[in-house]
Order: sequence, then C-alpha cells, then structure tokens
Amino acid sequence: MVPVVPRIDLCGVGKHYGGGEAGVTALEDVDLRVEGSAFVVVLGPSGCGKTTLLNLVGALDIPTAGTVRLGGADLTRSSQRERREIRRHTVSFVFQSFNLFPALTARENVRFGADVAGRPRAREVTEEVLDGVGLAPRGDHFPHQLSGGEQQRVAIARALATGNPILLADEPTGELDFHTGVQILVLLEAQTAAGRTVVVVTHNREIARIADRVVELSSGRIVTDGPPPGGRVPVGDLRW
Ligand SMILES: Nc1ncnc2c1ncn2[C@@H]1O[C@H](COP(=O)(O)OP(=O)(O)OP(=O)(O)O)[C@@H](O)[C@H]1O
Repeated sequence: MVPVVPRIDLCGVGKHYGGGEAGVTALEDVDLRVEGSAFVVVLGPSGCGKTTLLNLVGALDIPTAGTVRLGGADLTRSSQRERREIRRHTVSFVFQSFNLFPALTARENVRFGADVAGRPRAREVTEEVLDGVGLAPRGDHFPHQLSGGEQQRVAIARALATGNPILLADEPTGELDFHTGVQILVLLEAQTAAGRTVVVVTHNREIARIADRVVELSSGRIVTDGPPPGGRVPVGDLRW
C-alpha cells in the first residue's frame, strides 16, 4: 500500500493562455476536491480544458486565477523549485503516446521512475513493478520491440516505480485498440486497491462508466461531478 494519498484541492481555478484578442480561457471557476483513493475520470470534448486541468493538478503549471493545493501545499504560492519537489513525491504521469525513452530498455525506463523519485531499493522496486504489469520477461526489450499495449504497461510501471500516490493519465487508451485499451484500464483501476488516486482524462464516455467519480468539463467549466449515471459497471461491460 502507498502512504496516505494527499488531498487534491482546486478552488476557483481559472487558466487563461496568452493575452489580448488571441487569448484563450481554458478553465474558469473550477472547484474540485479529491480525497483518498479513487478512480476519477475527467470527461469532455476536445479543447474543453482536460489537459490543462491535469497539468495544474500535476504541478506542471499554475493557474491564472484561484488556488491549487496538493496535500495542503499551495502550489500557486510555491516557488518552481518547491513545486518540483512536491511533484517528485506526489504525482506521476501516463500519456497517450507512452513517452518512453526509446534508447532505454523497458527495465531501464521503469528504473528511471524509481531513480527520479529517489526510491531506496530502486533495483528491487523496478523488478517488482515490471512483474506487476506482467512484463518481467520483456524487461530487456526496447520500446520499438514492444506492442502499443506493452509500451503503455511500461509507462504505467515507470509511473508506479516512483511510489507516488497520485497517478495522472492523459487519454491512456487513445492509441490502443479496444481489447488492449481495456487491459490498460484494468491495470489503472487496480491501482486504487493499492491506495492510489488515479485521475484519467478522456473524451471517451465509455471509460467514465467504470469510474468512482466522473467530472465532466464543458468549455472550461465543470458541468457535472459525481458517480457515473446509472452506477458503476464492471470493466467487462465496456464497449467502444
Ligand atoms: N499553451 C497554450 N497556449 C494557448 N492556448 C492553449 C495552450 N494549451 C491549451 N490551449 C487552449 O486551451 C484550450 C483547452 O486546451 P486543453 O488542451 O486543455 O483541452 P483538452 O480538453 O485537453 O483537449 P484535447 O482533448 O483535444 O487534448 C484549447 O482551446 C486550447 O487550444
């Protein structure tokens, strides 16, 4: 089990890019609190602000209005260095296009996660996590020798190797076929049983059906926030 999951707290958050007539309001007046382990799906069409929201929760960016707190620490009042430290010990990321280091093997990619977070026993952690995603036999393979689903499993393993309690995933099934996408969702969802908070951003409404909580964005505003309509279904019920 991971240590206690820090609370995610967004209060009156806005994000405006650029200035003048060319400026874009990506988020407006967003209030969001996530406490404890949960599988949260942030849903919405292209351009509604999902990635912007994830970048703020992940301490990669700061809002132009409101406050973002992770575990009580106000990221908007922190220096870049403080934000980097909070990020390093709190959140890890999984992306649509895997973002593995092409010149590193699967094992080395995973080890990078453990090292960057300063984990003790990094070698053992790497092996445990590789095994946990079912890729121990492929540890010496390079990303280009792996299927898309296997590459995404390496990316998840790298995120888990950090030991961080919050896992942020941006369209993690976007480049995968249905069957492989479901395997990835099963793996992500399983992380809540280990005590993590998993936030998945997607435009795929089906994925929201397996969430504990669905946060729906439209034009930069939260329009619904709660359990999936009709209740949560097992992963086996998904179709797309
Ligand atoms: N760095 C930036 N500079 C200017 N505008 C930006 C920037 N990043 C995002 N935007 C704009 O902010 C809005 C929200 O973008 P964002 O990427 O958060 O949406 P999204 O819901 O993740 O979209 P998609 O599903 O297509 O990835 C869009 O209008 C986008 O063009």
